[in-house]
Amino acid sequence: MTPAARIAAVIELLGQIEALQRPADTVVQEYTRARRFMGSKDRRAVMDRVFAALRARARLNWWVARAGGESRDEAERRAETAAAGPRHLVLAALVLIDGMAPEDVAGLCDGGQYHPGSLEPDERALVDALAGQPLTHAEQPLWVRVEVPAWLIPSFERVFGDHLERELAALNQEAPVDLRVNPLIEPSREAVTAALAEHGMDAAPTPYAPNGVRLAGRRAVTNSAPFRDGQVEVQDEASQIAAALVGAAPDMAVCDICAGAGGKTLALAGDMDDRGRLVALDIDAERLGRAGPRLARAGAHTVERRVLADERDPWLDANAEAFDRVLVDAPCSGVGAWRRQPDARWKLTQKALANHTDLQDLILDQAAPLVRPGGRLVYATCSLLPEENGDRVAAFRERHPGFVPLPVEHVWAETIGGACPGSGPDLTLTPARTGTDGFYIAVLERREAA
Ligand SMILES: C[S@@+](CC[C@H](N)C(=O)[O-])C[C@H]1O[C@@H](n2cnc3c(N)ncnc32)[C@H](O)[C@@H]1O
Repeated sequence: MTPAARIAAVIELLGQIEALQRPADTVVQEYTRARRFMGSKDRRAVMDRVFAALRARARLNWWVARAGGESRDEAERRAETAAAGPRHLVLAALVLIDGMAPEDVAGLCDGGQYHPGSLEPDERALVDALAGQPLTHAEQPLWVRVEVPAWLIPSFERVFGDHLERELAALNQEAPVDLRVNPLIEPSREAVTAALAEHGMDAAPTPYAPNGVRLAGRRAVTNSAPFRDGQVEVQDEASQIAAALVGAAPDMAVCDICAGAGGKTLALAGDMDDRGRLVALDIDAERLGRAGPRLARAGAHTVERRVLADERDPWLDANAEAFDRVLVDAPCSGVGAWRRQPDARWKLTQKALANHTDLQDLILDQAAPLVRPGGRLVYATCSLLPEENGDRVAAFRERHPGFVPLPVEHVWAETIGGACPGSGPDLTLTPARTGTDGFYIAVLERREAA
């Protein structure tokens, strides 16, 4: 593909992502798969440009509105509604992100076959007006500069305080690929690192998670022998830490109540050496079904999988106080994963957040009776919003005073060992603090029978 044809593809894709309201990576994958003429370099170049524009969406929109002569307030309103349209967005990105001169942008947009159409007079005026401007500008309101919806700023201020800009900048960077070495197949992280190197993948141990390795660059791990043989799973270090803090051990009874496709169940099975009782629950049969082949590949043969009918499923009563550990990896807004899905930030609504918090309360109430006295309930989300994290734990404790949060540094010392990147009743992992996805974990001990 010529550089201009790649730009035309980026414009088409940004239009589809906006119109389809589906995750950007899925839209890009389907688009490139349907166009066999796109080589791997074309795919990578187009993907990089699409994601760069999505990461700068509010600022690009603000500039397009400003260059069109709109007032500061109008520019601010436009920045949130993405009124610019994909072509304007890409023209602005070529100037503000790539630093291209207006003549070069006009040269790319020459109306040739498969190229973007020639610049209209208003488009030429836009690129002329933006030339030499910085992407981030002091007159942009905070939420535009940090690329999050304005209504979320108070929540982020609560959790990040003075570090808000630094934290949100890190949450808008590209994420690395982390793998979890599966001790059920190959207990040595070094041996797996060597096997990955044989397949052209450079990996180094993750700073915190005991079984984690981080790849240098992005690679299609799932096509490699170490993945096919079950030696590794793709899992961000934050998720690995959350699973490790459960403290699952051989011969315990452990329940993963929101098991989904089994990401954390696999880690728990590894910590339990596939011995004891490990139950993976979910209300979504299709998702839990996807855990089956993954568990088989990982050599985790003893996991019981069970689809819950609803929060009153009789299985829950029948298993009251049956578990040493219950993990609630709750459904949430996914704010902590915004590095990987930059478009998701503009799709979250206040109503969706309220639905998440209601469901989180419900699942915690469903999970609490399963914990035996002296056992632990571990609450985790891949969110950074206090409404889904500390607020949920505080509300839970009012309803269930028999559950007491354990100091996270003690739990860390007991499970992972080494220096804990936090202290107190809960742990918040962030891209800026720990170089991981955003994650929240609280470990509560049940002191008495309900
Ligand atoms: C964050 S995802 C779990 C991810 C999974 N633990 C992993 O590590 O891959 C949350 C899951 O909770 C499930 N869920 C939603 N409501 C539930 C409920 N009432 N009881 C159990 N699971 C529920 C969803 O279907 C979803 O799979």
